[in-house]
Amino acid sequence: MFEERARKLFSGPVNFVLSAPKLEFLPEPTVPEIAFAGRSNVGKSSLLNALTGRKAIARTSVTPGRTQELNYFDVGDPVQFRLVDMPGYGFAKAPPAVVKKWRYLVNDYLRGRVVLKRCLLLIDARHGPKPVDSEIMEMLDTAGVSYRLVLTKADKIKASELAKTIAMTEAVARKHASAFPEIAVTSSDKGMGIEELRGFVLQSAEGG
Ligand SMILES: Nc1nc2c(ncn2[C@@H]2O[C@H](COP(=O)(O)OP(=O)(O)OP(=O)(O)O)[C@@H](O)[C@H]2O)c(=O)[nH]1
Ligand SMILES: [Mg+2]
Repeated sequence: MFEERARKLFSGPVNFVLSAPKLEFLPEPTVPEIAFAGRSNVGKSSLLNALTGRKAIARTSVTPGRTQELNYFDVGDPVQFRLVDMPGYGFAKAPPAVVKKWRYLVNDYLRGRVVLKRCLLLIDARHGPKPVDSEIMEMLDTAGVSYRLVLTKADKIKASELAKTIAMTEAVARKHASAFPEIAVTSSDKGMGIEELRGFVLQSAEGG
């Protein structure tokens, strides 16, 4: 039920709203928000593009750490919900000042945003959850924001390796209070898992 409505919504109007480097620039909290978090280069912006069926609504890049703001996208006309592309974390060359800025921005956003319904936490299927992912999982648990782990770039590994990473990632999810036990597996390049995730995003926006 959600998948079909989601497909229609995502293929309709999707508009970039703004880039917020600070919380005071966030749009009025008028509609539900679904945020995309994860390490730099994990494929957040690419997943946003795949979900909306557009090539470049969110800027992607081969350089990790390109997205340093909260980027807002409106879905639907009238707007049904907003997607938020969060700045990535954990890239090797990040200066301490950038890490500090990330922590403040993300922590304040997660704790204070009443319209934030759910977070998708992206994890590279080739690597599985890493220690740097624990910090944000703990931030989400503490903030009481429910989240789902999403494996990305599933096209890049063999099915046998993927099965191992799925099992490992599910084990991590079970240890976290606010994480969904069931994880999602996607490839933005091949369109894998996209349909299902669209439905999940809509369901999350509607409080399900
Ligand atoms: N093969 C493959 N490559 C992907 C996939 N998703 C993303 N990529 C590539 O991974 C790189 C990073 O993708 P982005 O979407 O920019 O990653 P990001 O998480 O938004 O990165 P930051 O904004 O720096 O945090 C790009 O070169 C993408 O083309 C996928 O599903 N399959
Ligand atoms: Mg990005």
